[in-house]
Amino acid sequence: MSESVEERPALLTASSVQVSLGDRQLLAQTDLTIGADEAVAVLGPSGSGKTTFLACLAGLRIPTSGSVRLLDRELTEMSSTQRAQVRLDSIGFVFQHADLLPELSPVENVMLPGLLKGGDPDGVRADAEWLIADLGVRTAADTAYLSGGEAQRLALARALITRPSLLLADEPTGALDRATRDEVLEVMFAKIRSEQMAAVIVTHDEQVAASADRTIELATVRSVDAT
Ligand SMILES: Nc1ncnc2c1ncn2[C@@H]1O[C@H](COP(=O)(O)OP(=O)(O)OP(=O)(O)O)[C@@H](O)[C@H]1O
Repeated sequence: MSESVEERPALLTASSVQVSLGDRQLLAQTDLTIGADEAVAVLGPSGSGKTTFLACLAGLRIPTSGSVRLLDRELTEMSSTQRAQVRLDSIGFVFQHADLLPELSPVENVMLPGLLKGGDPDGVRADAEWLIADLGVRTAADTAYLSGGEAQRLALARALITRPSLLLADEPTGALDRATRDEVLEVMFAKIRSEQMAAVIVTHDEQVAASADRTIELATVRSVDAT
């Protein structure tokens, strides 16, 4: 059993985050504090701002008001270049659709963030091959021919190659059938736990939410313990 958030430094603290869109206020001063090995699911009705919240946590979007601290650094006060560096150093992303580059082979897709981070190409390739095998992807020669589940596992490998402290996932199983969803969920949470990463996972899926340590619901902004 891991110790509680209160007993250890937070990896990520979002405080009173709000985004104004004309006369609409998204996120209603949302708060979220997560520890270094905690997985939190973000639920909420369509349009409640889940993707927008994730973008704020990643420094892709600066909230109209509120604060986002990652590894004790305030993202809202950084330049876009500094925020891009924080993302490369510390954050891995998984989206609803794997968004792989079909021009690149599966291994090259996974290598990309590692190379951008300045890794030695031979070392990055070996690590990419290891991650791909570890996540159970049977590497097809052509990225375009991967199944939905394989593509999503590959996207997870791509997110993990930089060994991020924080994994951000937006509907990572939203495009998969139930059986494939269960397989992807299993490898994703196994990795989150074995790598002792923090994760924030936007989802509509109660099964995904139940796999997380905790759930927050936007709109009502209340904390609900997953069972
Ligand atoms: N840059 C923007 N300009 C105008 N409206 C925006 C912008 N970004 C987001 N929105 C609006 O903010 C609202 C919240 O969008 P968001 O994608 O964050 O919701 P969501 O909860 O993730 O929705 P879903 O579950 O359908 O994916 C939507 O009404 C969207 O159209």
